[in-house]
Amino acid sequence: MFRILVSDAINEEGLAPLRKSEQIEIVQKNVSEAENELHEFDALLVRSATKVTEELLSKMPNLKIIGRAGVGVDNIDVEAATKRGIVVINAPNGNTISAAEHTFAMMAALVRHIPQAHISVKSREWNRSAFVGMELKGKHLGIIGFGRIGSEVAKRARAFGMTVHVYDPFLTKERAEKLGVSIHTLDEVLACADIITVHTPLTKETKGLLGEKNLAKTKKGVYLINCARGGIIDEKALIPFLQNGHVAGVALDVFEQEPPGDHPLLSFDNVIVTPHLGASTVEAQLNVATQVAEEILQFLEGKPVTSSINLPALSKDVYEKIQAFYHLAKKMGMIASQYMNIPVQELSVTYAGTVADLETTYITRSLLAGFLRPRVASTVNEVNAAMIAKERGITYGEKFSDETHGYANCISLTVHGENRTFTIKGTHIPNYGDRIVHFDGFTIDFAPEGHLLYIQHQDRPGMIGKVGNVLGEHQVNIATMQVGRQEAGGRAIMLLSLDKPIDDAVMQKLTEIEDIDTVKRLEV
Ligand SMILES: NC(=O)C1=CN([C@@H]2O[C@H](COP(=O)(O)OP(=O)(O)OC[C@H]3O[C@@H](n4cnc5c(N)ncnc54)[C@H](O)[C@@H]3O)[C@@H](O)[C@H]2O)C=CC1
Ligand SMILES: O=C(O)CCC(=O)C(=O)O
Repeated sequence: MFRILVSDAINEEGLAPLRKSEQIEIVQKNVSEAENELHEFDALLVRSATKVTEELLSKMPNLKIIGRAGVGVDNIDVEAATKRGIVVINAPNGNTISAAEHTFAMMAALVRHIPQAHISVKSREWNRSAFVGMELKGKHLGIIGFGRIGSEVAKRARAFGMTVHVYDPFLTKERAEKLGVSIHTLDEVLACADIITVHTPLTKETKGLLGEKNLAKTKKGVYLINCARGGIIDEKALIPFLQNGHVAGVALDVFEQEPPGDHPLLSFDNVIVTPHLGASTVEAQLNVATQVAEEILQFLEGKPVTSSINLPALSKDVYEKIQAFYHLAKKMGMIASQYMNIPVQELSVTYAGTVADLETTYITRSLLAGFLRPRVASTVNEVNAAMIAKERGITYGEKFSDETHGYANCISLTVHGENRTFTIKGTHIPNYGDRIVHFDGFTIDFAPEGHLLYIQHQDRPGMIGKVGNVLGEHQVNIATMQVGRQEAGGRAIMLLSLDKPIDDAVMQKLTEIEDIDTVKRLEV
């Protein structure tokens, strides 16, 4: 008999798959009401209200699976759950349509001033001339982030007669063509769009993406929408653009702080807002509850789950054999993804030496998860990496070879982009650690750890000193440095590991050094 604690308001119809099983008892109580029986539960089913903290997990020693009836798992300490071997699952597609429809509702409300007109009529006014709007037909819609929700918004925009312009650095030409949209640079989208809507995850790259500099590149009279995550549009930077009329109006479903309290943006008549309602429909809530209930049932019956967002349940024995390569492969994937920050169609992994005899499927999935991690909104791991790669049109394959380059084992990854191919090779040396031994045509030897800095330059005397000076002037300590070159006086590279990440100003200074061609930050 399995006991499931349902601690938030989950759609009752969605629980049907679990109720049908005679092996399952459902208890509907919040965590404090269930305080004395927490240790008995095998599964926990939540929405966003229950905070699944390390402390709560420590009181649930029998817990095997946590189901989030929704997409975002911000309320779950996934790392703590993973450490405890608890599988965390969610419902990645269940609210896509609702979020896309909400975005569209916000767009229509924004350009036709519906919330403002509603308040006016309710105040017993009849002021038709104050609310003259704009048609959507014939307008240019800029979509930043073209994943599940962005692509659904595009379909609806086309039905309204809008022209859609997409910016998504990870979108391949093939997928864009399939979805009937054209890919543009961010600057092109900013310059041509009458309305801009953002649908990216909140990452280091997208935080403040629409900040002062990029807002200044938008058309005068532009409308902006954020139904993704607070902070993608910089709230503070937006204020002067609303004050001087450059931005005609803004629709926000999400905020940097939720609830936003007495935020200055709320005083603008042309800023319309909803309290994070993107997924709040009967259908989305039924979808996400059903999806998660079915997955929990599968899991408790000992079958594999398809939407787990943390580690797969590997046997201890297999895990012990593969874990060193599992971590090396993940780091190689992360480095390759950041280095090749362009659309990619194919990853090809080759195993040689001792690693070739192990369960390479798990290692490849780990590499794939590392590769996708800098590119997708939801948490990606070995369980869901293959599914996400397929969704993004990225294929991957494994090969085996005898070529170990003199090491006991060697993993080689070749990434095929639109006009470019990149190869990285790594090895794991017991009692020494992971080493990258080949990088984009160069033989090299560095540990894939922490804040890495890649510099490609011409092989000239004094280059190391010049780089060292810039970093020193900015109080950045170099932990290790490796250099490689193809021939004296030719193309050369440096790979440095730094004690702290460097900011854009330091990157700019490094780029300005004569004979330096490329500078890239690589975080592992
Ligand atoms: N308001 C609400 O209630 C809801 C909000 N969301 C949020 O909506 C957002 C999008 O969700 P999905 O479409 O499901 O995610 P997704 O992972 O399917 O799509 C995200 C897209 O953003 C792109 N991207 C990543 N970094 C980028 C960058 N620097 N510049 C431009 N594009 C970039 C990715 O390539 C990907 O195509 C997420 O932030 C999610 O949390 C999701 C559901 C409901
Ligand atoms: O569950 C909700 O209502 C929030 C949905 C959301 O923002 C997400 O899934 O990322």
